[in-house]
Amino acid sequence: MHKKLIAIVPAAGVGARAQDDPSSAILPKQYRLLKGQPMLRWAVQALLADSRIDEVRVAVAPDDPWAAQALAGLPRTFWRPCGGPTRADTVAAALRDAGLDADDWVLVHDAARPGLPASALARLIDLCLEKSAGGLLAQPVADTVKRSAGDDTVACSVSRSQLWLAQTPQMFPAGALLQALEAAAGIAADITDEASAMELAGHAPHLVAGSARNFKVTWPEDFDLMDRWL
Ligand SMILES: Nc1ccn([C@@H]2O[C@H](COP(=O)(O)OP(=O)(O)OP(=O)(O)O)[C@@H](O)[C@H]2O)c(=O)n1
Ligand SMILES: C[C@](O)(CO)[C@H](O)COP(=O)(O)O
Repeated sequence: MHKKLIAIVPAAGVGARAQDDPSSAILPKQYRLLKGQPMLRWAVQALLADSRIDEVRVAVAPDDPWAAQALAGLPRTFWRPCGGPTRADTVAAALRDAGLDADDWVLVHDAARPGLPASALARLIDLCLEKSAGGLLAQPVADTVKRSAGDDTVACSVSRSQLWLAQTPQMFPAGALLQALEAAAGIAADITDEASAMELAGHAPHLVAGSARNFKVTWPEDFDLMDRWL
């Protein structure tokens, strides 16, 4: 039987770190324009480039007035006002809303990563389908890593030999992912990506080579850099 492959794009954040002036109310970062179109639209288009993805479900804040226009005309794309207080809450709500079978595949991708190359996306899907196991895009740490003493001094250096920086998409079976997110919420674990929830549930997600272009637009200066990449 055909297992569906659904993409979920959590897009209910406010982008506080991306604001030049955090005290002023401005457009959430996923709706700011890059090369003339909203960042969210770029992120969804990057996913639509792979025809194996059956549909893209975008989870926005309950009172979001921007999604309809930002996503207008995109094929296989739906948006739902099911965003929650944290990214993990948003993803869990979108999963429940999607009504998937437990062994359908779900691929979660940040709205804040509009530079996802088609080749990296294909690598992740290929690996997960081939191994029938979950995984995520990630990059090996390239710099020397320091742990601070809690102030502006170094406590120690940390070996980077097995350290990776997690990106998205992250791809898992829908049932196992929802179970893992709900279990993590039950113990108030600090879950910043899907893989963290799966790890907590005892799984070992596969690391798949990501891309520098797939960086997360987080700080004010990131917009200019992403604009150049796109
Ligand atoms: N309650 C939340 C918080 C975040 N996100 C989404 O999760 C992705 C990655 O989060 P991040 O880059 O941290 O975005 P923000 O939370 O918006 O940024 P900040 O932490 O600077 O406010 C983004 O697509 C963001 O919209 C979400 O759907 N629901
Ligand atoms: C999911 C993620 O993009 C992987 O690097 C990241 O954890 C999101 O974290 P944030 O704290 O919401 O920026």
